Amino acid sequence: MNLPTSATSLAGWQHIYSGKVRDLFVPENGPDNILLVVASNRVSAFDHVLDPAIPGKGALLTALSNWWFSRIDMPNHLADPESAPPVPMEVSDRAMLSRRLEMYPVECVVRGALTGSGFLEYRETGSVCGIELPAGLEDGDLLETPIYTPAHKAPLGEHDENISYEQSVELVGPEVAEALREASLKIFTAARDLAAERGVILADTKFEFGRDPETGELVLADEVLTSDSSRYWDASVYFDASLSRADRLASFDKQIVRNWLRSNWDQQGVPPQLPAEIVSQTQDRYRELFTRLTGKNWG
Ligand SMILES: CCOC(=O)Cn1cc(-c2ncnc(N)c2C#N)cn1
Repeated sequence: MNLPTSATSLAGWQHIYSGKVRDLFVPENGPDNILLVVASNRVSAFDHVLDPAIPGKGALLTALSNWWFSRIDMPNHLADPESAPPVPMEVSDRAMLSRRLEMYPVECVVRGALTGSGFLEYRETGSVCGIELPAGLEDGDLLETPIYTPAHKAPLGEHDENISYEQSVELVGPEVAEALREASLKIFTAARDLAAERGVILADTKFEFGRDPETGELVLADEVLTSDSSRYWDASVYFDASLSRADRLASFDKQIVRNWLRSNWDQQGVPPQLPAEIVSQTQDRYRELFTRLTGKNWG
């Protein structure tokens, strides 16, 4: 996977970490309980960061995260702007000013449908993360009830490792493990129902939580319910029996890119540049997802 080579330098902030599509910064001169999460416009597919970036993607997904944070009834990591140095103008629309937490090393994945790594594990074992599922399920099938399928965060560029609930207990202890599972299932179920009212299927998502060192409380962190941390499907497409399974399970935002790559790249080496038309269509899909979920026009 080709990693981003140039981390953004921001006046007054020190870059400390680059993910595939986001970068972390801390204030150069304190306070040390603040973290700036900056979403880039980079898009990744097939484990590659693609070129060019999608203009506006970072801002749109940051706005979507903030919209969900405002609807989720639990403490979150968003910080009061008064408590931190100013956020540089060049990233302000795609930056999330956060309280620095002691992050739990558990990727809290909830699945309302069986696909991706969950389906692969099910096909091998009949279960996911130790949760037995009915026989005969196909890729993309909706599950009777959502399942909590935690993962252990892998180093950048590698896939996270699905673990059992009991393994999550070993990582964080019984009380926190139960609190993570309960919070994840509760938030997912409410978000899935809200999305369904808008004709969008929330197939699965990944939450990250931390402990606030000042209050000890459990805090929802990272990005929430964006199309980078979740699979969203268009319900009208998903239930269209005339379509192939692959088309029915098309991700709301990245399917145009994935389809183009499938037709224009042998998945060897570095992917080709995306044509301007594919970039433009992808921008439209991000805007459509934002509008479908929030009821607001983007921009
Ligand atoms: C590159 C984007 O970040 C991640 O991949 C996940 N991550 C989150 C943290 C974090 N650490 C302390 N406090 C926080 N509020 C957060 C948050 N969010 C570290 N990595």
